[in-house]
Amino acid sequence: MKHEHVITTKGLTRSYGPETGIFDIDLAVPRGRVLGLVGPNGAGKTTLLSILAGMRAPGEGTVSAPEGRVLLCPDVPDFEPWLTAAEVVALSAHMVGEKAGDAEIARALDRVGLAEAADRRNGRFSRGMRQRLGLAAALVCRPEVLILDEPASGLDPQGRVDVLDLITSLRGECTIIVASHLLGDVQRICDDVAVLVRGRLVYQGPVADIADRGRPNAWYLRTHGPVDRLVGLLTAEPWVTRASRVEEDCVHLEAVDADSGELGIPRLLAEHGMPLVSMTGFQEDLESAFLSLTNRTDR
Ligand SMILES: Nc1ncnc2c1ncn2[C@@H]1O[C@H](COP(=O)(O)OP(=O)(O)OP(=O)(O)O)[C@@H](O)[C@H]1O
Repeated sequence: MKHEHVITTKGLTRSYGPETGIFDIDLAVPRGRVLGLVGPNGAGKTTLLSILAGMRAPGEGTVSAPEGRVLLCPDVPDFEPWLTAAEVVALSAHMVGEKAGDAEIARALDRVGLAEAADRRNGRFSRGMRQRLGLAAALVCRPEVLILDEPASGLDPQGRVDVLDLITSLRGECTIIVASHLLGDVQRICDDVAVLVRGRLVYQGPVADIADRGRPNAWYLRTHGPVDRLVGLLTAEPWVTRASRVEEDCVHLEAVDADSGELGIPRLLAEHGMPLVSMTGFQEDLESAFLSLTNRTDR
């Protein structure tokens, strides 16, 4: 499916040293979707995001982004401690020239679950509350693109789930870019993913596609049937590259690709009346796909 792009960069480079910074980034951010930006520490995520938000100047290359409509929310926003939650949100709207009355402010705080804390000073808020207050302060500005840098960092599991659910609820309202090194989170809430490794963009596309690259083409099969016979049958198949018995009731098998194995294994077993007890593959998640991309670049 073709998407309209709200932000594009061409040859974007900001170098702090020979291998430090970001280099030759051609990024296209689809409008109205949630893009995850992932990469190891020091990969250049913050550098890239702050350039997209207009907070840091690009070195070389071009950035096309809606002027004044891209907002960056840091991982733990820092507000003057004596301001109440409602005052933080009002000030935020004021700073970008948005008119926000009491009703808008209350709505923004309600969205992030802070309605009850509207009149409390934020200095005593927990980390999770401050992160949610940062989101309310961003939402009231009605950004076209909302950039969240590690929005769930340092939160306990329930806090993380709450923030991720909140981000999911914003889908369709604005375009969202989420920087994270927690791939499970990205897999859960993002439509697309961009992977940065040592300042270079090594992948961008739908999350489903990157996970697909990590689909296994090797499995452990467990069956109730005679294992040696199964190894013989598998070895005779043109799509099987290797099959061997590894335990009493277990076969290790490699196929030319994921599809061949996923379709071929159940079919072969069914043809020969052998029950399939389990089929466990490798590389079943985004983490594995990401690691394989990272390793490929290292090589
Ligand atoms: N102003 C600067 N001057 C010099 N080097 C910098 C500057 N800003 C960032 N760097 C370096 O550029 C590289 C990329 O940093 P950046 O903070 O963008 O990475 P990151 O992917 O956000 O990392 P992390 O996940 O650890 O936050 C790092 O090696 C960092 O030390």
